Amino acid sequence: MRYLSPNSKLVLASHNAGKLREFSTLLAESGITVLSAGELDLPEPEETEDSFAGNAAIKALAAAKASGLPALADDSGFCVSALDGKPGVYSARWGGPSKDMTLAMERVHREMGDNPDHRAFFVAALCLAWPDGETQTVQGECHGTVVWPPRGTQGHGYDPMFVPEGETRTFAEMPESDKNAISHRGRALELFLKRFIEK
Ligand SMILES: O=c1nc[nH]c2c1ncn2[C@H]1C[C@H](O)[C@@H](COP(=O)(O)OP(=O)(O)OP(=O)(O)O)O1
Ligand SMILES: [Mg+2]
Repeated sequence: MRYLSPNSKLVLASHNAGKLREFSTLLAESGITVLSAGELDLPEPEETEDSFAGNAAIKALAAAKASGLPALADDSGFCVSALDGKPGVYSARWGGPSKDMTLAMERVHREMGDNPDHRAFFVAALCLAWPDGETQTVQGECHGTVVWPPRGTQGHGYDPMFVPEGETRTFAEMPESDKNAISHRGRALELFLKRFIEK
């Protein structure tokens, strides 16, 4: 286990604007200087693994090796019980080549049909990779239910069709701070800060 110093630079190996927004809020108080893969012009590697942790490692390692800095990647997805966990690691790909999330949500809705099981959860695997190839991973989940039609304009991805447990609002109807307090990404990042940052 290697620790990240709180005054070090960290590359966020993601090209997803919604994720990057949430990370910058969640890391704001840590003292860590965050650079994004986009601003460093890092390429987007192909996500060829069949697990969230595997794909997070591909993205984090590619960014760490290309930049010479520690890199943090997030591989996440939406797992619907009635669809045996799909779209899962294919969540982004269900939006087609243009990552159209309206299309992706419609496909989830269509494939669920009239199945009365509306349970679903989000998963985020966060991998911290070092330029020498070492990796360490944490994972967070957030469970809840699928709703249709989609509601709300905040957030990103599948947020408008997901109500977390104990809530009546979808993720897209909440201010970002409320989502971050209970989300898969918020939970994973809490573990990340607790376990991987030098005290
Ligand atoms: O909090 C979330 N709220 C709603 N939807 C979410 C969330 N978190 C992940 N998701 C969805 C978006 C995307 O369709 C897929 C992640 O795919 P994933 O490959 O990890 O990310 P991505 O391709 O959008 O960006 P990148 O790989 O550059 O980080 O799951
Ligand atoms: Mg991706």
